[in-house]
Amino acid sequence: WKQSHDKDNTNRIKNSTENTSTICVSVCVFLQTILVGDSGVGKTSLLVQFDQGKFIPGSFSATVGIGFTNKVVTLDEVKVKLQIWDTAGQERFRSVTHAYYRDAHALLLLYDITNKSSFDNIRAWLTEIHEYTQSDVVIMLLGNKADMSSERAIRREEGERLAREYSVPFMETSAMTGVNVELAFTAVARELQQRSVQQPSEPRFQIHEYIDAQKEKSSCCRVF
Ligand SMILES: Nc1nc2c(ncn2[C@@H]2O[C@H](COP(=O)(O)OP(=O)(O)OP(=O)(O)O)[C@@H](O)[C@H]2O)c(=O)[nH]1
Repeated sequence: WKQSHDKDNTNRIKNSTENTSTICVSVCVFLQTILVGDSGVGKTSLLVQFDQGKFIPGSFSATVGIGFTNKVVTLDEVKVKLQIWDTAGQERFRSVTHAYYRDAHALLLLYDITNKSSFDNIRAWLTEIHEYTQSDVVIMLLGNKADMSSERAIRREEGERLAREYSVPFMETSAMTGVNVELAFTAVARELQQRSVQQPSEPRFQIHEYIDAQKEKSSCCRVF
């Protein structure tokens, strides 16, 4: 959907996903996740890293409209099918992407740690998200391009503070090195999967604690 997508394509994709959502059989949870944030923050790269485990360096070509990737993850022997929508960050596609917010179960909101304006725009993104999504949508804030520490414009503490203010989980990721990419997706998948099976009497899944525990587990090998 980079460059070659147009509005008709978007509609075709939307129709085809209505079919794919029925493919999930046996033990399976179907979740829709959307990637949003300014153009160039790394949404497509993050998705490619999660889906294919690779980073394609080179010139930047902006997403046109919207596209999706399906990925099945297994959490505690439960198959969770994630349908991940990659949206265009450019303003001119906003009305197309808004149409997809309503059906989203989770939303990953990205900024680029080397780009201050992408961070400054997060508040506006959150206002928009709250306007168009369902009230129980899971939101996670991601500071991407964490590998580019020499060009860092936003300290990690600033990202953490903003996330606390909006009560959303936060982590820094790198679509280039892959750090925290899988964790970001699996944490939201786990939160949603737990919600779907949890009895009201059971304690709620704590996504912040889950993320901290996972980071702790791998702290021996990670830089951030
Ligand atoms: N060093 C580094 N570069 C990255 C990272 N993520 C993305 N990039 C680069 O940043 C540029 C933009 O990445 P994209 O993934 O296309 O950004 P996008 O958010 O999908 O942009 P739009 O499609 O316009 O919304 C590309 O040149 C990527 O190679 C990262 O984690 N580290």
